Amino acid sequence: MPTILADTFTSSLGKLSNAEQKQAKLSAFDLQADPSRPGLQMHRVDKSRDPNFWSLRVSRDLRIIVHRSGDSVLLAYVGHHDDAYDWAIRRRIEVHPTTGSLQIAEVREAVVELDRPRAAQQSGFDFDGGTDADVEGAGDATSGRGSEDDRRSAPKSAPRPIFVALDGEALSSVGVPQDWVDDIRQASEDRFLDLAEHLPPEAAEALLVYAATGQLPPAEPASAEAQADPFQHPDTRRRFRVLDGAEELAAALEWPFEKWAVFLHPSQRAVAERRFRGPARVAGSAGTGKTVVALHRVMAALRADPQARVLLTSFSDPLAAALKRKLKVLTAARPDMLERVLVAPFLQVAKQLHTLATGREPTLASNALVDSLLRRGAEDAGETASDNFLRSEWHHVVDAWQITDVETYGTIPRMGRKSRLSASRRASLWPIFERVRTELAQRAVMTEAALFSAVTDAWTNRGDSPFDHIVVDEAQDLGVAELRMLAAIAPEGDDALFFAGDLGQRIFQQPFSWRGLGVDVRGRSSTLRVNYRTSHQIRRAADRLLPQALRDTDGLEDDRRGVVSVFDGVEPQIVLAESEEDETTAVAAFLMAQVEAGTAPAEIGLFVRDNSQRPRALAAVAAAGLCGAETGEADRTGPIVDTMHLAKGLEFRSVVVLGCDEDALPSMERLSSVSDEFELDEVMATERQLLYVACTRARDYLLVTGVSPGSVFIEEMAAG
Ligand SMILES: Nc1ncnc2c1ncn2[C@@H]1O[C@H](COP(=O)(O)OP(=O)(O)OP(=O)(O)O)[C@@H](O)[C@H]1O
Repeated sequence: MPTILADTFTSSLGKLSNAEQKQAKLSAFDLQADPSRPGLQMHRVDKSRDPNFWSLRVSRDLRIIVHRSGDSVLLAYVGHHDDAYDWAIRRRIEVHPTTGSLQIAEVREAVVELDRPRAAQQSGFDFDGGTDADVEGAGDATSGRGSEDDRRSAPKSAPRPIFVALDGEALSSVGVPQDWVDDIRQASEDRFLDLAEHLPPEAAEALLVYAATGQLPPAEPASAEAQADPFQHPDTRRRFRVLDGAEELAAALEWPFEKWAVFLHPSQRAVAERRFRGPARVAGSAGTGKTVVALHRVMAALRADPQARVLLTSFSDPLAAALKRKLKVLTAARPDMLERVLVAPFLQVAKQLHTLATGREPTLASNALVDSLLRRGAEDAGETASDNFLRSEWHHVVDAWQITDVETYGTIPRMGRKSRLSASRRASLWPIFERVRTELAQRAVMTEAALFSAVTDAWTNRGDSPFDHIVVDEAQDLGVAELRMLAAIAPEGDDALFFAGDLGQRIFQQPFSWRGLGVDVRGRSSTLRVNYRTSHQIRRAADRLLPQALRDTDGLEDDRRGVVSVFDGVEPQIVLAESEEDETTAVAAFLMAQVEAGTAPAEIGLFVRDNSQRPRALAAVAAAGLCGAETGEADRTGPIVDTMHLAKGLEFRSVVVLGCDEDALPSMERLSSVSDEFELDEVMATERQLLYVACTRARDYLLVTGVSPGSVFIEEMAAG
């Protein structure tokens, strides 16, 4: 008899204590082994509108809610006695008559009945049943966010129904259950966010898109397979997984918090499983699950070919370490698969391949050495350009493109610049760069770009490739030399190169043409639009920092509109303080309120623009009676305090971005070094993107602070 796992079971399991989880899992395994075993105590949930709900006794107080129909057993929910029954009474599991997907639908009548005592205290029916308790009463006078009670009792502006133009058929086409149609047609925007929590996610997402854009997303026609079998429907597969045996069940329940490992959004699954005949990429704003797709693509490649060797790579050690941790979750049932994947940052890949090709380990030049050679060269040449200019020219042009002579120096376009450096300027600069190259060679050391180039040269036209598939995460921060290397080591054939990235989060590298390097993802690019990490409110505020559409150097447009979050929260808070001391007081008050409301200190991240502001963050942490830690610190119990550049790859329940002063963000040091309009645009874009990256690490709570008048970006965020 097949066992089916619902995502609601996984989420509810994750809310139990470790001991309870163990008991619940044992009962689930027993049930899977033999659902008709006499020892299993099962009772039909009589009060449920769905006759197929049964409760399975786990212990005196714990119950698993099982849905039995046909010859299958579906694990639907687990919880304490009353909670579990309450859950089953409110729901039914059925095939939606229009979409054909299998849904766990909330029964409107039951929701109203069960919520009546609570709703009676308020004016009219409040759709927020409060069962999920996702939004805690963390708002108080000190946090300044306004509590849930405040939100409920605040006078609402004249409610304007937002879905009246949609008839029952249109609502049904996106999966709205029949009994909710009237409520939705009458819902105002405010009320809809509460209401959405009661709808199947595909319906809530489609209506949120409609609320934001005035258009329902086009319904994907179900395949013949999905029409014949609701379990093949993409919307069914995002919440139910048919399990093959005890091992699969054990693996699926091992990490109940990691729901992404088992349940994918249809748009994620489509990209994770698609076959691409050339380089492909997945885009999407922060938190839309690009990394999750990258990881599932690795798994798809490993499954499809038992011999396949895969490279999963990104730009830093911490990112690679995080990818490896997640891949371990996915390979829990098949640890042997992990052995066929190299998970490493670009640089380590290059070092390994260089050693393989030459038999020698490369020695890298330090940044300090390069800087000192540049400075000395400039002094000797009587050059007056700033250190920043020389460093940027070396790093982004001469070294990145591995230019070896002044003629080639003239042919390399400095990306996006309206004007090139004049021939005479290049001629006067070239001896400085040439000297750096010579001195590095004399010392037998290489820059990172030189190492990438050496590997590129070694593998170009070699005819073999160390990997069958290459998957790159955070691809927006690939540099020229790195991309060249990846293209050179990629094999011929399908699914050779896959990139996950967001142009809006580019914070390290300058843009350049991928096509120019032979990596053309046009026609093989998909965009994810469901944000799993960040509440509606935080996402909306962060989105205001970036344009609605971004275009890369090859003209590929990244349309950022129509993104929805899967959960609702509280508005982010923005504080412009009179002084640094006042900022410290405000941040400390926020931290204390968070901890008091139940947020573990380790679930909080504080980010500043640069190290000089770190003491400000540490002062606030200390004033809140906490102890700050750095990214990557093992066994930390306190909040992370770090720079915004190190925020990538992290996520927290609560985030504070502080020190957003007028002269700190954008960075004055960077602004003062710009030499033309392009560089100015580039600095402004990447500084804005940096703030976007930091803010979008937050799941539920976000505080952004600075000393008045504050960063220009704060104004943009606040202008909602
Ligand atoms: N299908 C899913 N089900 C549940 N959670 C998911 C799903 N997909 C992604 N998530 C969760 O959403 C969060 C963001 O996912 P992920 O890191 O893959 O997004 P991203 O697009 O790579 O973000 P960023 O651009 O900020 O790096 C993670 O906590 C992840 O576990």
